[in-house]
Amino acid sequence: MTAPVVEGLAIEKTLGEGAGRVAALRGVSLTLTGGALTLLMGPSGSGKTTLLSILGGMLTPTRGTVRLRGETTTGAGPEALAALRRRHVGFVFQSYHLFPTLTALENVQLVLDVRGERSPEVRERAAAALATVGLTHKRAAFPRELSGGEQQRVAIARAVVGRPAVILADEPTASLDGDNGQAIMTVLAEIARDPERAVLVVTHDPRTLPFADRVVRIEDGRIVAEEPGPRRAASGPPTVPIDSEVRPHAS
Ligand SMILES: Nc1ncnc2c1ncn2[C@@H]1O[C@H](COP(=O)(O)OP(=O)(O)OP(=O)(O)O)[C@@H](O)[C@H]1O
Repeated sequence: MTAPVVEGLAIEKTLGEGAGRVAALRGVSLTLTGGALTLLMGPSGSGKTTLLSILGGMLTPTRGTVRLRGETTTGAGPEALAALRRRHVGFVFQSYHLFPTLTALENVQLVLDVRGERSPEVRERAAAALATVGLTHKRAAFPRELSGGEQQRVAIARAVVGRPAVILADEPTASLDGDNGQAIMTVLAEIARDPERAVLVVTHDPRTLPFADRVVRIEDGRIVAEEPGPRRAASGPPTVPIDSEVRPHAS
């Protein structure tokens, strides 16, 4: 069995103040192991983005524990949390978040620059990450010269270049047409073949289902079901949906 990459244990999160207080997560446990692409699906407002943010150390839980590569985030201050994120997590967002004045290569390389990596190989590593998403020929292009799908591939290259243990993608195909969405999911599924790396994709998009090793469904701040995705189901028996807690997937 692959070691857990990210563990969220009994996570609760309350957001907002006064009459606007919302119990966004009500006791969620989710473990991501390397070598698997997990889809997190659920209705609008069910807590998907909140859970992704907590697992990635962008938001702290009201109760519960998060462990990134075995290191607990409980009690970590903002700087320690940022350091954990930089070391272990790559984020991909619906709206790419590229720097408009930097080329594709510079956008990717920036991650390593920010981490203080100064070796001569930094540029080569950025170029290699761009190559894995099929964009070597666009390395000198600025974001405005790239299609939406190409911009999202740069964002994925940027997410993987630091060799994080987990890639967290929030609606990565939502701004893309079918073909570009498929291309993005193909890249993410390929990344998830690495047994050292977990990929979590928050999505509404049913076209992402064929790429899943595992599908987790969340409703009203609780996980209500887990099932193997088509990729994993093709090579193993189905499991029965469970009530409230998601156990690590045996692999
Ligand atoms: N800053 C906030 N203050 C108060 N409530 C919030 C805040 N952010 C989110 N919420 C609420 O928390 C709940 C979960 O929100 P979240 O964004 O995690 O849902 P989601 O499943 O990602 O939704 P969507 O699919 O629409 O993006 C919702 O009821 C939302 O209105």
